[in-house]
Amino acid sequence: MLTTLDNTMKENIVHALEKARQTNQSVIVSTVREVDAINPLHFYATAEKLNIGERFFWSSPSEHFTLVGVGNELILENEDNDERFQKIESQWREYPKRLIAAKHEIGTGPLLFGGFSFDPIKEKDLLWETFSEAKFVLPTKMLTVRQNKTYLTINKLITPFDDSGTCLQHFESSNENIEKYKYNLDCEKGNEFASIELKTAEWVEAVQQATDDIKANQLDKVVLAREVHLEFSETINPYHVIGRLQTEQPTSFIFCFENGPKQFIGATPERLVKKQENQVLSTCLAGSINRGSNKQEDEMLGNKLLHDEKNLLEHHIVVKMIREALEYCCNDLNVPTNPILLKTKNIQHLYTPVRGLAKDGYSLLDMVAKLHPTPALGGYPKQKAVEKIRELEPMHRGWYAAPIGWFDHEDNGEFVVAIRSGLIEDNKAALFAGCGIVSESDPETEYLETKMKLKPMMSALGGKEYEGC
Ligand SMILES: C=C(O[C@H]1C=CC=C(C(=O)O)[C@@H]1O)C(=O)O
Ligand SMILES: [Mg+2]
Repeated sequence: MLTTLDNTMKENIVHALEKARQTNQSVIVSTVREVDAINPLHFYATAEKLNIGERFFWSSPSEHFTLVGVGNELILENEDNDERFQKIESQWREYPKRLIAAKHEIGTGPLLFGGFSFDPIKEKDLLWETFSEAKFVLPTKMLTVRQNKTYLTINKLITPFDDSGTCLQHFESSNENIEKYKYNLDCEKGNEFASIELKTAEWVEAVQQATDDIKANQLDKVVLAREVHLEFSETINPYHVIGRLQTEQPTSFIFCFENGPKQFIGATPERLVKKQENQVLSTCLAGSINRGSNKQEDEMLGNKLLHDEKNLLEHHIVVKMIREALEYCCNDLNVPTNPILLKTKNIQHLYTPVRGLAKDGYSLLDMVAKLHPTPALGGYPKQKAVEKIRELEPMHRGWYAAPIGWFDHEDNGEFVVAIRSGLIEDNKAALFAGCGIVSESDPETEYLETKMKLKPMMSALGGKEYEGC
């Protein structure tokens, strides 16, 4: 039975077990192998049948990087208000880690994937009841596609009480034939939705109130979101949703986090912060306009956005805050003076990339804690804006607009903000979209902006674009 693991691997695993026993401390062991190419979504879909636990999906647009995790080898979670970021990190650091691989490719080996809620103070509602304020998982199996190479990581938390036979057996599957994960994925068929629930009037009123409060100098900016509840005639297939997002939103980060029977799915264009060794990249994304129906109209709209005072204000508030937050943890900060355009299928945004070098002692999660929520999701000043959202918003955000992403044992990783997203269960979906409100905001225009922001998920759910939401 235990013949396919090579000797070095076996020795390493047995060694880790001895160490766990000697120190009375569990050790995380990861084996990584390059495997034949496979569509990561096939791996995600087929893994459901393995019955080894929940899954996650992540793909980032810039470097053709995809992660698919299956099973919860370790779950780190907490319900803390102030220390939730630091607690996840310190718990992760407690575990000694042993990587068994020819070479460490970033995005392989021991890493955590997960996310945070937007506002841990706001009492949970029914929809988000099962989502912790912070939850991260070390997957049992993980597929990584990076620069056209495919890797399979197998993780195990080896405790002092494990026996070597079981441990070795666990890693046997690293030799499995990846072909078995092929899946018949037909993303063409769309779902028809049967009913829809909106709280439009309440939201428009909240926007009006917010602009009045901003004019009265209570704060500079606040982001207000609304939710749309959809009920479909059939169970929603999350693989189809992810598949369509991949096709339709190639410039966005696609994520899916499975939590019991619910899947939190989205295609966000907004990176919060990425760290690779000491290089840090954050992006300011705020200010929006629709796409044109032809190239000429599209360029005209893009130009309009680049010169629109209200949108530039929305954007500059974000740049200012991100600069302040990162100055604290980075050296050599580079912040371009003017934004450029970032275009997704349905929207054009103002975009400013911010680069820097992490100061010693500052981790990726320190930066996430410092940045969240940026004024693209919260407002300015931060604390005042979060309180205003609590007071005015007719919904509970849960994990919407909050950081979601991954980080590894060497503090490389990336977090995005979970916008253009929805929570799916059986035949139901709750979708979320928000807008940056400043003194010049007009409630009706902001409402139309949320409609535009709902389109990517609407289209991925239905296979076609819907009006009316
Ligand atoms: C809060 C959302 O978008 C933010 C990100 C980009 C542009 C935004 C805006 O122009 O209002 C929002 O700040 C959302 O999509 O739900
Ligand atoms: Mg806006």
